[in-house]
Amino acid sequence: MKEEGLLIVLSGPSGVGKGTVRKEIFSQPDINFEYSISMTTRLPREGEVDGVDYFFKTKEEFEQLIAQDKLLEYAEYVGNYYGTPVDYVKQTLASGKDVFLEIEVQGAKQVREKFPEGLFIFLAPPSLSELHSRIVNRGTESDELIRGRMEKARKEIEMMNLYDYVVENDQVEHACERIKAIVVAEHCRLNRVQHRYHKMLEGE
Ligand SMILES: Nc1ncnc2c1ncn2[C@@H]1O[C@H](COP(=O)(O)OP(=O)(O)OP(=O)(O)O)[C@@H](O)[C@H]1O
Ligand SMILES: Nc1nc2c(ncn2[C@@H]2O[C@H](COP(=O)(O)O)[C@@H](O)[C@H]2O)c(=O)[nH]1
Repeated sequence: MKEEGLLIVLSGPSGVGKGTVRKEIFSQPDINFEYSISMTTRLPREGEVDGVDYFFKTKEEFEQLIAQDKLLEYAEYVGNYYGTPVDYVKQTLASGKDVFLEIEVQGAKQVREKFPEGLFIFLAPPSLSELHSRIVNRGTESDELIRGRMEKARKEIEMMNLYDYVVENDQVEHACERIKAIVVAEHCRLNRVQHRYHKMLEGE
């Protein structure tokens, strides 16, 4: 029997460094999980490429995807829709590969309901003032959007206890190493459980 891949969900407030940490993880040669590219109605930022950073959609296209049940989860986040393509995730997991989602907190909550066996990691900032500096210094949002994202961040941080692990993003390299170690440990745990069940079934 082919084992399903592991669904890894990295979430946390805007500006904490999810994208930076994810890109660093995927730039490493020993990584063998697949990144699920999200759909969004947000306009591309400078340098962002359709089909690489996101699949950029109109509001009408996105609402059609919702109506057709094509999204594993979706959320309206500070004025735009974001969502995860369900077929890609299910097919990739079924092929035995791990899938990595980098999504905001409402979406992670929906995934938890559908995939309780997934691995949920909350990326936390060293402090709220550091989080604010990171969003401001990124220079991609207006003052109004930054205020909206910071307000959301306070509520999102309160939800960190719903996750399996909290990883502080003090330094990108340290956060990446911690996340990789958590994934390895989770695989070891799953292998032990699966091994026990296989033995049990063989004995039947
Ligand atoms: N450990 C870190 N130390 C200092 N700066 C960091 C760190 N991690 C990320 N940053 C910087 O913080 C800013 C926000 O990072 P990033 O865009 O990756 O956050 P994000 O959580 O993906 O945000 P969003 O949810 O809005 O997409 C970037 O300018 C990035 O370079
Ligand atoms: N619920 C989902 N959230 C997602 C998805 N893809 C990205 N995101 C999160 O949205 C915010 C804003 O992203 P930005 O690119 O505009 O800065 C951020 O927290 C992303 O992690 C998704 O498919 N579903």
